[in-house]
Amino acid sequence: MSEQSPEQKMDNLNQTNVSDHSNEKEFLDQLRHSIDSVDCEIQTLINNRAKLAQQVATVKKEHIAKSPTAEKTNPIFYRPEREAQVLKAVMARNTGPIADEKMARLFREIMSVCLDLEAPQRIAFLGPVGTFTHAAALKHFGKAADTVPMTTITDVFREVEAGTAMYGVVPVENSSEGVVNHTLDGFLSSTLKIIGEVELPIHQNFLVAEHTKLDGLSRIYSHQQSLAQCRHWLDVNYPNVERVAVSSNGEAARRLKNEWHSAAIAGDVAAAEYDLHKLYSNIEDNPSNTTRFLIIGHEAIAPSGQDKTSIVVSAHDKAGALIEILKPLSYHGVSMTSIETRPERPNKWAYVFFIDMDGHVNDPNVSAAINDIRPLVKDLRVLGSYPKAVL
Ligand SMILES: C=C(O[C@@H]1C=C(C(=O)O)C=C[C@H]1O)C(=O)O
Repeated sequence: MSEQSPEQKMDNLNQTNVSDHSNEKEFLDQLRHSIDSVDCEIQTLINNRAKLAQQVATVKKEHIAKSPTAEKTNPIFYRPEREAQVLKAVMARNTGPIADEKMARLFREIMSVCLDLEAPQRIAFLGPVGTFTHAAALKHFGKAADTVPMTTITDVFREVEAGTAMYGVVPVENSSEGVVNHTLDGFLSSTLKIIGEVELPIHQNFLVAEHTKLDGLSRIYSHQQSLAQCRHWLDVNYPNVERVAVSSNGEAARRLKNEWHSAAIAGDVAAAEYDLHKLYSNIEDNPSNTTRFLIIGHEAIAPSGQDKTSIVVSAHDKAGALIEILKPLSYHGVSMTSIETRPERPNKWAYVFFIDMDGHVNDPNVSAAINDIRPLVKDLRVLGSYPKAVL
């Protein structure tokens, strides 16, 4: 008899009904045997994929070696536009029963280990460990990346500028709290580019440690913003327990180690990092609360097919300046997705605008709009074109 294909084997099993088997254990054994053989195939295929990624790495290294000496730099292994395309293709061809996004997350991790084989990636993020920025870094780069906590947003910029970290992850806006000024200001004193974005739904957990005495709770730690996001839930469930604001959710989780009478509010990464128990999940008052993070780096990113471009412009101090800046976008049919204003320091009463638009700077309409804005402003810098968040 000829060897059956994996699809035929699956069909046979799916057609078998539990009730056909007088012996349930026998059927379970058979299913587990089939799972084992599928696992073998998956493992071989993942290793085949990893070998291909290693070959890609060799080509990248050879390309640099062949280029004229003046252009010799370290090869760039991480390709965000390609990763975005891979993840979108996974979701587009997915037929289930695994949900599109869950399948893409599995591939996210496979790509993360493939990239790590090509070259380990050191990623600086606004720490400490267990914060939502840490979760964003892992969501974007996968768990094989070497994520390194930094104390401030400025430190993340510095670490990437110095080349100690290849990329950085910083929060830029929260759907209920607004923009993170430190991050926008970071771009005014840095030449780093935006090379990607991550969106993270903010889900808060009520965390306790194994040694916590639940009937003796006297303190709930969290970052001030997280306490605010769970205010209603806390008023209903723990109206008489003191709420203590600390520097981050990660720090809140860390404190439970030595205290039996305290609980913390933090996300999943903090729970896992400090081995805490989620007594209640999703306790945030607004379940659609989302934070957006930016990935910063040195390189310009090629188009992925679904991109965003961010620019910063320094406007002339005159009436109607902003209207003039926005006209070329509408003229060239470029859709603006956000605009933020920041003071242009050290000049008093002068402002810069951070503008995000749909499209890549290589798209003719985007580049035409930017070229038309240039003569209207004191200064214009393209912060980067990068793939829109996929997951
Ligand atoms: C394999 C490559 O290198 C990296 C790994 C990728 C992958 O595992 O699919 C994709 C893009 C790069 O971040 C590549 O450039 O294609």
